[in-house]
Amino acid sequence: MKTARLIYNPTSGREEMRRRLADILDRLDQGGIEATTHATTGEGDATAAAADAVNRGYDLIIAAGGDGTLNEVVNGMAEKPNLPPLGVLPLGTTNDFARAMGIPKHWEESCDLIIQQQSRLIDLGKANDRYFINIAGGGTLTELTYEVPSRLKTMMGQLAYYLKGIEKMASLSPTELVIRASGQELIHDEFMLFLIANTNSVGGFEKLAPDARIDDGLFDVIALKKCNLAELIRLVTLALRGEHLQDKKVVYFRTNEMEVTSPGHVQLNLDGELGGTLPGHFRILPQHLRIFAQNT
Ligand SMILES: Nc1ncnc2c1ncn2[C@@H]1O[C@H](COP(=O)(O)OP(=O)(O)OP(=O)(O)O)[C@@H](O)[C@H]1O
Repeated sequence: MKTARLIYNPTSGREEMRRRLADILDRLDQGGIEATTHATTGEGDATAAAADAVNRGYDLIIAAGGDGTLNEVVNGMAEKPNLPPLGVLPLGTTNDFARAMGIPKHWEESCDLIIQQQSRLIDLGKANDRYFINIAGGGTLTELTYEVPSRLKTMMGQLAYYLKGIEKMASLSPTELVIRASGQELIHDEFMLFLIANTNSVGGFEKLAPDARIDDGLFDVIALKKCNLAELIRLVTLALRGEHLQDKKVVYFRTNEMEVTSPGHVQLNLDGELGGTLPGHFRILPQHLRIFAQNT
């Protein structure tokens, strides 16, 4: 029998975990994994629980919830030596990371992926002193992800984000940014947002960073220059098709390290949660964490 620590957010998504917990433990048990559980109680708790689980020497850790819970678990693990592999049960409202990794949303299938023990090493991103697994970003457009209250997400799912997005469009304003990579000033301009992607699935858009690879040691950086509402709608339409990278309003490059500064106050978004403010130093940790997922 292998031992696992299952860290889950009881409020994630539509609270599926509350209903499924016994079935999940049973299925893992039948697959040779004896799991003890930790239900998170609020912000930061999953980070502490994950750090504790590594210290206690579990064979594997399982994060069940949305991208926020996964981000917290990764933050608890990242700096430890001898990391156990991480399984993901994507039970949140948005599960961008799971989608990018081909981890099924259905709990039985995602449990089976962990039971099968097929895993791959993935890059992690570091933003100042915090880690991200999927995406870092900033600018007014990215702010809607953490303005959606948890209860609204539980009730309405993904629709809550779209409603907030529409409300937000009216008040979009650009942000002055200086972006440096490899010590050189790359660009100084006004931007609607910047995204530093580790995977190709961001904010529900599956083609936002179409060429991003989770294990190539590189970020795919996408920044959208100042534009009006009509241009924004045109770009969103292009982004849905994955045809936005060549547009003159879009800056796109790859790097393993970069710095973003601004004369203004700019909040950072890490995997959809608040992650401090600019200035930001971003660095990739190549193939740092082993995840249960099929090799693609
Ligand atoms: N018991 C709890 N009550 C309220 N909030 C919690 C609790 N446990 C954890 N949280 C917080 O909920 C945040 C969001 O959770 P999570 O990402 O798992 O799912 P979600 O709300 O469905 O949304 P999303 O998948 O869009 O991020 C976490 O970052 C965490 O800080």
